[in-house]
Amino acid sequence: MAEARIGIIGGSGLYKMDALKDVEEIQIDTPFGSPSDALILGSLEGTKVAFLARHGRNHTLLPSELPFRANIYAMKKLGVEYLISASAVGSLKAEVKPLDMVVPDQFIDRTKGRTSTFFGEGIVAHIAFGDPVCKNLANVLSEAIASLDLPDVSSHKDGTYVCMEGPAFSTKAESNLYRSWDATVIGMTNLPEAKLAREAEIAYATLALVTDYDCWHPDHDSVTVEMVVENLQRNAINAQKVILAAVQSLSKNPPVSDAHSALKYSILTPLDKAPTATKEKLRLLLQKYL
Ligand SMILES: CSC[C@H]1O[C@H](OP(=O)(O)O)[C@H](O)[C@@H]1O
Ligand SMILES: Nc1ncnc2[nH]cnc12
Repeated sequence: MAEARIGIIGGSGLYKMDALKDVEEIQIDTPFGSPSDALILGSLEGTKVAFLARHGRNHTLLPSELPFRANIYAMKKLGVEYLISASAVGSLKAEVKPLDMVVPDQFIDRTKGRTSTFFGEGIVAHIAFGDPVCKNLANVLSEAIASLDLPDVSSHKDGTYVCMEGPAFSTKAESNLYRSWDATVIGMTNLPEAKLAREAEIAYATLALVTDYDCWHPDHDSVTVEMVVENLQRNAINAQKVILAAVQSLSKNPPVSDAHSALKYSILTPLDKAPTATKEKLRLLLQKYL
C-alpha cells in the first residue's frame, strides 16, 4: 500500500488540493466501513500527502453521517503520522472575523451519541485528552500562517472549538451560552476526529477557517449556508497556501508528538486476555503493543 506521513482532511469548501501532483485515488476498505470518499494520494511540492474530502467530494454527508472511524483508520493505513484538519467555523468572538484563521487548542463536545472510539468489544482503552490537539503540529500551522501575507486575514493562536451536533445551526441562546464559556469558534466535525486520531496515535491539529459570526452578533445577520459559502471560496484558497507551507515545514522538521505514543499507558485490558477477533480488527492500531 502506498504511503504518506502527512494527511489532510478538507472540510466544507475544501474538496481538493489544487497543487497536488501525481495524483492517485485509493479506495480503502476498513473494519469500520468505507471512508467519506476515496483518499487522494499525491505530492505537494515533492512531499507525499494523503487528502480526504470529509463530506465527500460533492458534499453529500451530514456531520452526523460522517464515517469518522473509517476516515481515521484509512489515514493510519496509509502511514499518516500528522493529520491536518481544515474546517469551516462560526466565530463566537467579535475580534475573530470572517476570513480569519484560528488554530484551536481546546474542544467542547456538544455532539450527541457519535461513536468516537475504536475500542470496545473486549478491549478497553482510555486515552489522555486534556490537550486534545498536538501542540507541536498546531505550532507548525500557526507558523505557516505567520509566514504568509494573507490580505484581510488575522491569525488567532489557541482558542476553544465547540463541536455541536447540527445540522441546524445554533439558537441565539446556545450561541450566547458558548460565548459565556469563553469559546472561540463553533463547528460540527472536529472533536470525534481529534479523539480517534489520538487513539490511532496520529498527531492532529485544526486549521479553523472563519466563515460567519454564528447568530449572536447584534450587527451581523445570523449564519446561513449562503453566507458560509460566500466566504468558503476565499478561505479555501488561503487554507491551501497555509497547508502547503505547513507540509513543507513538516517534511523538513517533523516534530515530536506525544500523540505518537498515546496508547502506551491507555489500554486497560491485558492484550493476551483480549478477544482474538477484536485484536485482529484493531491490529493496525495495536501492533506495537501486541
Ligand atoms: C457549511 S456550514 C456547516 C458545516 O461546515 C463545517 O464543516 P467542516 O468542519 O467539515 O468544514 C461545519 O462543521 C459543518 O459541518
Ligand atoms: N456558525 C456555525 N455553526 C456551526 N458550524 C459552522 N460552520 C461554519 N459556520 C458554522
